[in-house]
Amino acid sequence: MTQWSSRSWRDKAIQQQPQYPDAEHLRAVEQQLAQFPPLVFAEETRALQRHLSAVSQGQGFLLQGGDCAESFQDFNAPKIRDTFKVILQMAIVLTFAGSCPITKVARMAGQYAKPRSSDEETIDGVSLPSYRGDIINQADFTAAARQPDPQRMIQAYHHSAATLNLLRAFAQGGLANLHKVHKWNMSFIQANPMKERYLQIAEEIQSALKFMEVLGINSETNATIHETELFTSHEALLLPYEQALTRTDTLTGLPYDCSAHMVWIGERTRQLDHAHVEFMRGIHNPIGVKIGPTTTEQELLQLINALNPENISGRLTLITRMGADKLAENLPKLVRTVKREGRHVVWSSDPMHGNTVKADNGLKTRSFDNINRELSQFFAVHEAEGTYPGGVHLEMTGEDVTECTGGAYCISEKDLEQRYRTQCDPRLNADQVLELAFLVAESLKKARAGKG
Ligand SMILES: O=C[C@H](O)[C@H](O)COP(=O)(O)O
Ligand SMILES: C=C(OP(=O)(O)O)C(=O)O
Ligand SMILES: [Mn+2]
Repeated sequence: MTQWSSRSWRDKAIQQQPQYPDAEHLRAVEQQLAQFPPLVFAEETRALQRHLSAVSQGQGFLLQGGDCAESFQDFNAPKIRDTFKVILQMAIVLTFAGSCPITKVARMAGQYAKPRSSDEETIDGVSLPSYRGDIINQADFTAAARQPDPQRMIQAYHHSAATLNLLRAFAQGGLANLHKVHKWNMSFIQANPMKERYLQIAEEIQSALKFMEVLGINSETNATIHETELFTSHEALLLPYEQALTRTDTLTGLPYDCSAHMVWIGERTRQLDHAHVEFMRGIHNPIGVKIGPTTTEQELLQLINALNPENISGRLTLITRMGADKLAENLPKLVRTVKREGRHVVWSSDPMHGNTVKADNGLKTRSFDNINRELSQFFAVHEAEGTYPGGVHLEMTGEDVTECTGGAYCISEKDLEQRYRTQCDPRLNADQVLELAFLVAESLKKARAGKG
């Protein structure tokens, strides 16, 4: 294998990159970014890796979620706060059900680059380059907006820094106080056939909090009640940006991609001998890789060997995204192979990307039932194979959007147009994702029965 450097990916074939019209401008931006302070500290990413190591051994659960694509325009405190809050609410439900720590990783503060199925979009006979995320171009359907502009990397850096700053403030400054988070958004319950079950769990959590209060464990005496730990993540797609934020850690002398705590490789860019695998193999962050329905056992083992040759526990999360109709058939052989070879991984389920369909009105959507079905099958496969279902990876928002169909309020395809705001893929709204958290909690409880 050739020597790794933060720029060795440049000698490989690469997918899903923009064609910047001005190479000089690109170089100037890369140089500028390389001088900027890192967004995260390497020691934080090592803390996340320790949590993920525990998860891979069945001692925790990973909750990863956020927008499909963050947006420069839709950049404000309430939006960040609402997604933060709903992630926390889900984490409480899962902690309680699983009696285990939940590692929270947001798709926030850097989730700006999008791989696309097609390089071009055609509307009424006019073809323009596809929108590839705000770090690359703009979503508006005009030639000027779709032109990739390297300057947007600088904007993405500043937006990420400000988002991360607010997330850190929320996590440590009191918004994460368990007693406050517990003021539930329970509106989804009213219309739900499982209302009684949900209310029972909510009440149990309430009494556990009261019990702790009586013992003197409250937010003044105990930091874990007052504060939380939230990590950030995004797809490491735009490699000039990721390279520029890759720094040598002064404590260990090792390279870390300091654009986020965790980064992952998408389904479309995980070719073994291509640039993204090359870049990711050399950074020391915990990393993820998306695993689609056509992945073979051999392909998966080669990826694991390339990305985690030393079999470090917590280093690699395999995020399966196969589709509700394909997972039961395609996942078992992969799980068996990884188990047989004794490779340490976190198995996480992304039930979103294999279940995208086009509604009659042309909008991309996903049904709550298919999302839930893929998740149930994910848990069932791991139960059958004697392996551990370690996490979920969701596209979600704290906002009241209408992008995915179904859920307690039975959002129909007709309803989608009411509040369809996503920059790219359809997200679960706050009600839908909390409802899903309760369903995942039931499966997690079963999977963890007997574990300490
Ligand atoms: O978020 C993931 C991808 O960018 C997205 O699913 C691609 O969507 P497309 O098929 O509309 O290009
Ligand atoms: C692009 C994404 O997913 P995938 O690579 O699995 O299609 C994503 O997570 O937004
Ligand atoms: Mn997506």
